[in-house]
Amino acid sequence: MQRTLLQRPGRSGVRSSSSRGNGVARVAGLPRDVSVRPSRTLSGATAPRSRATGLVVRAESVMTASTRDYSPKTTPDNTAAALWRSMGPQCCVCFDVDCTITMQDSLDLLANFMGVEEEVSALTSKAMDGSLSLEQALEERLKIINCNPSDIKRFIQTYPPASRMAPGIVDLIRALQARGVAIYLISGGFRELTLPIAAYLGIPKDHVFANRMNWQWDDETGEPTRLVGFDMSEPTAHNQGKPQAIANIRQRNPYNTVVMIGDGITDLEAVQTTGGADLFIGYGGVVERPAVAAAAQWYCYDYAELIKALARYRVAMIGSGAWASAVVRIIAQNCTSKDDPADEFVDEVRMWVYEEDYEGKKLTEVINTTHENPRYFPGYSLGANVTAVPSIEEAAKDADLLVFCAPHQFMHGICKQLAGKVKPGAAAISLTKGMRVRPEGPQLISQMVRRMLGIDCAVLMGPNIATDIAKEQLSEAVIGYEIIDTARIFRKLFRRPYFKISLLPDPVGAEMCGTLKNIVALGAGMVDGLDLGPNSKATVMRRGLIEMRSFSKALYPTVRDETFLECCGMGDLIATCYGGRNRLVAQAWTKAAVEGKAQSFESLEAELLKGQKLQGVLTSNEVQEILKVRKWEQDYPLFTTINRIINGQLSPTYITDYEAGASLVLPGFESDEDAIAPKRPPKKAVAAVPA
Ligand SMILES: NC(=O)c1ccc[n+]([C@@H]2O[C@H](COP(=O)([O-])OP(=O)(O)OC[C@H]3O[C@@H](n4cnc5c(N)ncnc54)[C@H](O)[C@@H]3O)[C@@H](O)[C@H]2O)c1
Ligand SMILES: O=P(O)(O)OC[C@H](O)CO
Repeated sequence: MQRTLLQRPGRSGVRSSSSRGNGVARVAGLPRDVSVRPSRTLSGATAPRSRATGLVVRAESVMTASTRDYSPKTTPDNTAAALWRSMGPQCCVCFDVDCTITMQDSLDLLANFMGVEEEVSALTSKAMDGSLSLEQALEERLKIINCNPSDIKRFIQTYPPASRMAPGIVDLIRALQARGVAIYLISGGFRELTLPIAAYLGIPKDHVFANRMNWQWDDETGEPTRLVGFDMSEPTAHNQGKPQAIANIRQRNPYNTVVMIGDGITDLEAVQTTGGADLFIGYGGVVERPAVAAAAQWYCYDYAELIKALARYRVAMIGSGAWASAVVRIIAQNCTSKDDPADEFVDEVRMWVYEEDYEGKKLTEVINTTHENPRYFPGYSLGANVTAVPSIEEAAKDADLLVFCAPHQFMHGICKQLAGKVKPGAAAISLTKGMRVRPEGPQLISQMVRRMLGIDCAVLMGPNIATDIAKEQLSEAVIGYEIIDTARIFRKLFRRPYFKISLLPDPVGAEMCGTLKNIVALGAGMVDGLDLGPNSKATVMRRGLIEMRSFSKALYPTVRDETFLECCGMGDLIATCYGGRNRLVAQAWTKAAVEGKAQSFESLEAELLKGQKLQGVLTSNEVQEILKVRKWEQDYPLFTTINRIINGQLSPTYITDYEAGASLVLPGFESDEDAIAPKRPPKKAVAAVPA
């Protein structure tokens, strides 16, 4: 459908600095106290000039606190505030394009550029206050403007979007987009003028609703030459166009919440129509229209107010060991305003610290005074915005994002303490590597958190030796997720230029990798303890990876093969088998054993790790329980041999002959001494694990 401009009126010629009245509430970019405040009457007032551009700003009704006969709702009611606070994925905000730019209407500015702003602005006002139909106003205004494509090009060059953004709009849109909110522009004007603004604001073309100019095309050159009308099929070409545009948006996208931000009556209609917006926020930063300001559910003059009212995530770290401290340092950096420009996170990060004495003082006090954790992570500042808290309930209270990073043997106790005490709707992530074995079957830590706390729980797994990350060495990790929105927000919390985070829709596979590699690392430590070289270690690692995959898939058939080639699989296996604590302690344990000076893992853990905890020995015993119950021991000869070695049933030398180690009939080994220098009993058949 097309509307033709029947007549081409002559241009009015001279640009004028006067207006036919109406008055202006506020010129964006000017401080409020220097807003131009002509008389409230709609006639006879002098239109002000914008200081920034020197252009005439179209006059509207003029409101000052003393002349208003209504009170704009500058503080939203609870419902509106809660709705806005919770904006996130599955929500969208539709801006009237006039509220994104300092000059109220691009068409008016174009008219000014063409020297016909007086006539055009009068028609715009009539359209905005509802006294002229939108179609008529558009048609009339286009007739008067009478531009051609090169006029539009020159206009955009003269007034690039960057030069006329409403104050704070870029920050607001960035803050919303950072929270996953979709942004739309709805304009009663034209795409030709709106698209450059959308591009500047990072809004995709298909999120722009505006009218289209129709052009006469030159048969010779194929170029558009002159404006002949506009496309009437766009919803915005008609009255009630904005609610219609919102209905279209809703039809195409299952948004839970749609918010309209505008300054005109036609914007207000968006919330007054069934199927329209859920909330209308009036914006008076450029123009204040009494009817709009009086009816808006929330009226604001400054986009900073809207940014401030968006929810910010409060983060709590549950754990305070080496990895917990390295990670809280990253989180603390990402929560400060320098690295959190969209202000998504509360600056303060609370860290639950299992309280103990450190050099005669409470560890929490030492951390809060020095901002370091000298017990588990000496030499690195955690960040002044980290608060160490000895009460776990206090640390987790009000947290929106809970990061669990405690040795796995403590996680059940931790969850018990927190059950029923975390904020409903909070999300969690587990960095703990390990599993729990119960009579009814194994339970991953993320499953425990989900079940006991009733919140979503992703996992972060990878080759992440705490001290290397503290030194900001290139590292990577995956976030295994069930709900992608949870993963996305946690990615923002963890990623640093040197710490690359990818998302993996296989949380169980990732967590199984992180858990089982600790067993293989013990085998790698044994290889080192026997002074064997990389060939032997590679053999143990390769076999380890096969058993990790096979065991994970046997327990959880949905686990993906590819996960074992990710950084949480092969990557973590390599890092741990070369640089981890499990490897280190197993190496020392093996050396002591072969030298006939056997030491327990507990004593070596205390001596070498100084309070840090080994996960591999416990995990090996937990996994072995499952292998025994399910009669899978012979299917996992490396896991079984490692477990027999650490329990003193076999000499560490069996690590190089793990098939034999698994097939041995154990009753021949009655003491640790026998185990260290075993007589080799006959082999039993070993069931092969498919490679
Ligand atoms: N350290 C690393 O390089 C690293 C890297 C990646 C993953 N991880 C995993 O992160 C998890 C946590 O390891 P970490 O390195 O942060 O800890 P850690 O081994 O360095 O420190 C042990 C922690 O346990 C706490 N603790 C001691 N007794 C406790 C009790 N009874 N209840 C609760 N807590 C107690 C201590 O206060 C200390 O914070 C483990 O599952 C580990 O496998 C560690
Ligand atoms: O030091 P480890 O052996 O506990 O391993 C640390 C990390 O899990 C390596 O990614």
